Amino acid sequence: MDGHSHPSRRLPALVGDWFGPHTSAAADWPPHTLLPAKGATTVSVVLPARDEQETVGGIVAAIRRDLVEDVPLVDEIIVVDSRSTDATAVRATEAGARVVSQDDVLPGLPSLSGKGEALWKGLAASTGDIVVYADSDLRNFGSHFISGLLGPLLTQPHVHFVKGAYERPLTGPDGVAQRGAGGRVTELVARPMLNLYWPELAGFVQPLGGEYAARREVLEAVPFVTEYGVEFGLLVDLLQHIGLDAMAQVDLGCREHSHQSTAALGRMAGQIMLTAWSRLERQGRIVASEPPATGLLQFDADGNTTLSDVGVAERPPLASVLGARATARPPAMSSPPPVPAEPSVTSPMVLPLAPPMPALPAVPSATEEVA
Ligand SMILES: O=c1ccn([C@@H]2O[C@H](COP(=O)(O)OP(=O)(O)O[C@H]3O[C@H](CO)[C@@H](O)[C@H](O)[C@H]3O)[C@@H](O)[C@H]2O)c(=O)[nH]1
Ligand SMILES: O=C(O)[C@H](O)COP(=O)(O)O
Repeated sequence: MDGHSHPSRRLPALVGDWFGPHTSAAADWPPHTLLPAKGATTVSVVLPARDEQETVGGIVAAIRRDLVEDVPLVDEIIVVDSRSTDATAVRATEAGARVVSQDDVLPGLPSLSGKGEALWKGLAASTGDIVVYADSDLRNFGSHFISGLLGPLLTQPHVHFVKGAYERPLTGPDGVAQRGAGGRVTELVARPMLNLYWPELAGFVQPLGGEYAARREVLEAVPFVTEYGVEFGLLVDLLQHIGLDAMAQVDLGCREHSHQSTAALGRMAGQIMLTAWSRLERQGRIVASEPPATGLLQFDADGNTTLSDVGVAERPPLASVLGARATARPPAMSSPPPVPAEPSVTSPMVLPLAPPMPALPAVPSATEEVA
């Protein structure tokens, strides 16, 4: 990503004031310089993975080599196997990750699906004071993706959440990369919605990016939307929970990943729109007589139609589920979130977005022929 330090004149004042002091680059945080700041702080890397056998092993191996063996910044690497049907779990294990199956974590809970669920289960399965998330489909992964995100968290106590920023090419079937053309849902849905309704967040270069890190207490204090609503929901909820000054971003360079089809991105866009709608309603900014419909009817080039459910569900703050565990852990922040005295194993684990939406664990690829 070029020019990240000079856009303030083009940004609204509130974003301009935030952008410069809260935006750095991975090169500013060489791993060995972070070791003294790490001290006794423990770091977990959590990689959600659904059918990522081509890439997950290489990503785990790079983290192990650079950030466990060479410079010990990372204490555990967890791959959350999100119902893969390929050799994802084998490749990740061979490369040195601890692999947990999404459905085996907190097995007493009703099963939900999608990326948000994998991240929430990864949070529950991990132990680090800081949790770093990264996608498992990155094609140009380097360990600077992880160490860069750790920089502000390890060195700046007021920072509680760090998001990756990058340039995103769109690589066609011919292998030709079109610079800056990637991130289609980001540009067509997420960025306009954030600018319209949460303009404080407009300075995040890649609001939907899957690479971000936060202090455990912060992640355990907010809900996780399932499916692909999770990143949008986290940004909006964290803005409310910790404030913009506690949020930062780090330029990680260029990010290449596997592209989904336009139809799949349409379903992702629907999930993100429903997530935004739920937050607007929850914040009292819209009042609706009925919730939005969650069906998405799509047409292919031959006129075939598919009807998908793009409804999203939500996990409650993990701290409210694992109160005993949260209180047992030494706090890394001055004011940990309040937790109930007893594990709330009988409380509702699937919170419908408000106002009530069907808590449907929709799988984007599961489509129903209607014609
Ligand atoms: O049910 C799922 C779906 C995806 N993933 C994993 O999540 C990561 C990202 O999923 P992907 O399908 O590659 O998402 P993108 O098309 O790249 O979507 C972008 O936008 C999404 C919505 O904000 C984010 O969740 C992604 O991180 C971001 O890269 C990958 O490691 C997947 O294997 C799961 O673990 N479970
Ligand atoms: O983040 C996004 O906007 C989606 O993942 C789509 O990304 P792509 O256009 O690079 O495939």
